[in-house]
Order: sequence, then structure tokens, then C-alpha cells
Amino acid sequence: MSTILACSNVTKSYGKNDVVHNLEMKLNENTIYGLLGRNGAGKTTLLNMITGGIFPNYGQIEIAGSLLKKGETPQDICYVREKNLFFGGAKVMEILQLASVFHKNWDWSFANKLLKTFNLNPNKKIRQLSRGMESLVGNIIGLSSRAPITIYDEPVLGLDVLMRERFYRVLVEDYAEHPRTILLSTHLIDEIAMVVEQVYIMDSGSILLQDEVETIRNRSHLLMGEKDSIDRFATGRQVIAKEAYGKGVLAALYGTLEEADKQQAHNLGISIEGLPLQKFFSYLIEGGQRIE
Ligand SMILES: Nc1ncnc2c1ncn2[C@@H]1O[C@H](COP(=O)(O)OP(=O)(O)OP(=O)(O)O)[C@@H](O)[C@H]1O
Repeated sequence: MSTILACSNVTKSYGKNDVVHNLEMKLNENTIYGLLGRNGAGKTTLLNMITGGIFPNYGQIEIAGSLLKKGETPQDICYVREKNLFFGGAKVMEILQLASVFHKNWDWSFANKLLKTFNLNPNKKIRQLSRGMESLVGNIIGLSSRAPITIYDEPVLGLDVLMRERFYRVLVEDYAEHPRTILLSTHLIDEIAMVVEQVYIMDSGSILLQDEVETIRNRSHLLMGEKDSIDRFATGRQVIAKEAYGKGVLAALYGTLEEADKQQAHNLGISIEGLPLQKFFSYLIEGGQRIE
């Protein structure tokens, strides 16, 4: 599969602070990615660089084989921002009409269908919409653009559970018919775990881990046992976090465990459970470890 977006050594500083630091990222064509990180991790800053709003201090960004130049807005990207910049006095339909001009693959019949799916009145003014409804206008633009790269920054902010599920379902169904590259940036990990194929986990401006969701699921384990046993078992393995639990210790471990490993754990009186993605993420961020 070929690369459609590549960030090499990208750094963005404000004053003395590197908000994004030597960041490497490679997105393939026709894949759904999650960009995960807690508040302030640098996700929006990274997305603003990828979409041409701000320019890195160092490094380069390549989109569909061309280096992004300062001041350039990449044509192949549809960026659905966390905070929309829609004019409050404009009607929903006028915002869609404006967006359609910028995206050559725009599909009007799909856009009209989505207005119904999400119960949005196209004649309502933006300022009359709730926070969730405003998110939906952005999401309709992201979906209808059918852009080769669609980036959503916190796309379900303000949406109720029903609308969140509806959005993810439409996204996946449409992706199946019209494959493209989608990047979903969020801190709501468990919600997107069913949708994304690959994740980038970001913290303090750097990527801590990049892998397939399935691989992360298979490799993250929660061990429970006595401290000495856990320490013995952990030797030579990647423990990303450890905490006291009653008289024993809980340890989050990242790596493949073969049958022999599981037997060794059993012999040491250690129990092993899978680790939900959200919990794995919390441990990883707390530990601040980079996983190669
Ligand atoms: N223009 C700016 N000037 C100074 N600092 C900034 C600027 N923009 C962002 N930052 C800082 O950079 C850090 C990363 O912010 P960013 O918005 O990229 O994080 P984020 O991962 O998107 O967080 P959230 O999920 O809360 O939106 C924060 O500490 C923020 O205060």
C-alpha cells in the first residue's frame, strides 16, 4: 500500500516549548487511522500543520508525493476541525455549498441524505445550532467531501450516544464503498477502537506507539500477582506501568505472550488478563514510554 501522507522529523515550537517534537508519521492510502492523545498532547497542532494552517519550525510534510509549502492548503485534504470556523449567520445549506466548492469529489446526493440521517434542518442558521448539531455539520462535510484524506478532530464532541453511533456507522459504511484515508483524532479511545485499523498514540508532542489496533489488543496484558513473582516475570519484558493492588502488584505488559510464557506466569502464581484499549492507553501515557 502506498503512502499518501508522511511527516518527517516535524517540530513546532511556541517560545521555548516544543509542542510537537521530531514527529514521524506515515499514513497509507485507504486506511482508517486513530490519532489518540490526552488534552494538550499536540494533536490539533499536528493536524493544523498537516492541513497547512501553521508551518513547522523543522521537518517536512509530504502529501500525495508533494512537499507541503508554507502558506499552501493541500487540495486532497478535508479537515473537520474541533472548533468550526463557520459564520454564525450562514445557513447550514450555505455552509455545505461553500464546502462543495473546495472538494472535487463532493457528493450532493450523499450530503442531502446525511442531512436527513442526522435530522439537520438545512435552513437553520449556524448560530441556532447546538454544539452537537454544529459537529454534525462538520461531519457531513467530511463525509460528503469524499476527499482522499479526511481528518476529523474530535468529531463526536457534543453528540449524544445515538448520534455518535450513527456517525461511526455511516463513516464505516461509506468507507467500505469509497475507500480513502481517514484520520480520527480523539481522546475517546474505546469508541473508535471498533472503527480504526491503525492507531498513533501521541503524548507531549511525540508518538509513543503506532500499530494496528488488533496487534495492540493482542499484545497488551494485565498481570496480577505477588511483587517478587511479577518482577521475575517482567525481567526482559516491556512493562509499561506497575501499581500496588491489595497485597500484590498489577503490571501492564506489552508484548506477545506464547504458551510457554503463560505457563511460566501460571507457575509463578500470576494471573493474566487482556487490557481494554482505554486502560492500556492510560497506562502508556502515565508511564510516558515509547514503544518501538
Ligand atoms: N498558538 C499557540 N501558542 C502557544 N501555545 C500553544 C499554541 N497552540 C497550542 N499551544 C500549546 O500546545 C500544546 C498542545 O496543544 P494542542 O491543542 O495541539 O493539543 P491537543 O492534543 O489537540 O489537545 P486537545 O485534545 O485538548 O485539543 C498545549 O500545551 C497548548 O497550550
